[in-house]
Amino acid sequence: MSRWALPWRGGGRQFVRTGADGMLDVLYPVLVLVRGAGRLATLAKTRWKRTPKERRGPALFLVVACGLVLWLMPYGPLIAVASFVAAAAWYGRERAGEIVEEDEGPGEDELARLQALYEALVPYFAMPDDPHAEPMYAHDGEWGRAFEEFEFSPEGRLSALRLRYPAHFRDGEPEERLRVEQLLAAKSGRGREYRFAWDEERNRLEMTVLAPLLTGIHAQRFVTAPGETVLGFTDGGAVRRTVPVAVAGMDGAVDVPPVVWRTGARSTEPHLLAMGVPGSGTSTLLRSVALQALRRGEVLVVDGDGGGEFACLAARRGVLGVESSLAGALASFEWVVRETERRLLAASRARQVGEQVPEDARSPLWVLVDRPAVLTHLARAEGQRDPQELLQVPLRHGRAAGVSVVVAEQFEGAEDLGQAVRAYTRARVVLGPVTRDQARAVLGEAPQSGPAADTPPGRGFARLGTGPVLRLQVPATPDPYDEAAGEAEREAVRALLPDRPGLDDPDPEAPLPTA
Ligand SMILES: Nc1ncnc2c1ncn2[C@@H]1O[C@H](COP(=O)(O)OP(=O)(O)OP(=O)(O)O)[C@@H](O)[C@H]1O
Repeated sequence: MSRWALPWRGGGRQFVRTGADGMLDVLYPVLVLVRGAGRLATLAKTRWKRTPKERRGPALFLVVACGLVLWLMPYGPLIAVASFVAAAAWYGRERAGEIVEEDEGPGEDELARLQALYEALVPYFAMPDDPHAEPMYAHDGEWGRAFEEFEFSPEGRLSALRLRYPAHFRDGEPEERLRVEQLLAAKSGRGREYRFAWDEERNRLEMTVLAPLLTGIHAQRFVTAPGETVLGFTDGGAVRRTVPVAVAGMDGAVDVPPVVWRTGARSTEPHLLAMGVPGSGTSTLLRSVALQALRRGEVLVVDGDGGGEFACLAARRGVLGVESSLAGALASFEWVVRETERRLLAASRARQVGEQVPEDARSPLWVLVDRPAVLTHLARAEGQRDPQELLQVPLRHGRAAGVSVVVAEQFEGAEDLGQAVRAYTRARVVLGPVTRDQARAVLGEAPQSGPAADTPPGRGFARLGTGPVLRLQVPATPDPYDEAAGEAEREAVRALLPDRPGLDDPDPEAPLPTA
């Protein structure tokens, strides 16, 4: 029996399955339409929920008016039905899961978050004795009156928001803006970086959560043209270019958007000033610039801090000196002044006789100065000449002579920065957890994003001339003698260091390497 029963039962199941499949095939268009109609209904419900109460009346009136016009039009009802079927078919199609998720609307928890955020904004945007019957921001108001668009991350945190604000809000005043931005950032979740875009013409504020910048990029040979230096890496849409780089923990080269600083005769910002808080990575930035500069030019380092962070560069090919004493800094800068003048003279003579400027008068010369304020302070105490005075010549005339000056200083030494340094360093970098005011003081414009929490070393902003303020992550370029730094990063720096003539020369007795 059982031997017969099984084939019969199997055959029956097969028959039922085939029948059901056939039915499903026939009913498939209907199912799609039903599913689509359901999704359209959800969409309409969500839109309705999001529409502020005061706009619901006009919206309803518009819908009814359109319906009436369609009804009165020749073939109007037919067109309406056809459009509805087409829309239902489109929304009900397969793979529309994402659309459904997107349109499902906010859940209870998300609605509560939006309402809490709205209420927190009321003291900032509400006007006492507002004459409107239903003010945009009021203690008994709903978030739908002010929030136009929003997005939540899969973890349920707000990741984008566009809100309206009343015309009386003083959006032209940075302090007022900052208060609102700080509140939004705090309420939307700390530990993330936000970008705020104020549309003063339309009274709209857009907040977006920024993806963290890559921190795993270490020193390496970046793909750049002569005269280009990679200061670090920024957000995708902020610059038009990408460069392939090796990133720790990722296979193969990754294309990332760089902040490229151009120096040379045609550069409008031939000198750079980097400011930061202690430990923010300004010395690391100088080391990164030095390693790139040594590919095509010569470098002179003056380390006012005297911490020995540039010792790895001493006696390397292309390094003219690494000075950390006041006497050494003065002697070096005096040489730089003479060298700048020599180059200018050589270039001018060559041009007068219609010849090309000789190579030794235009090859890039980099003067990297870490913490000049310390040297200035020392010079004042010892009654000596301020070394920063000597920097005036390369800063003023360096562009035509192929001399670039890079200065790194901490905020506490800002007051001691010379006038020429302030005036001629048009490429600016600010690193570390700085306030918007500090960033604006350095960059000339406050960054659109902020306030950053848990700023990693080497993170900050860059601005080249009058260009936009860009977020910046400097590549990890540790001192190879710093045992606290990662071995891989130190090794990457070691690999880029030029040889030490006389010290690293191959042993003449050693056998020649085979091909
Ligand atoms: N871009 C970066 N990526 C990874 N680590 C960094 C980066 N920049 C700096 N660091 C690390 O942070 C620490 C401080 O860096 P650095 O010495 O450059 O800071 P600083 O601003 O010059 O401060 P200070 O003058 O007080 O030393 C070092 O351990 C360094 O390796």
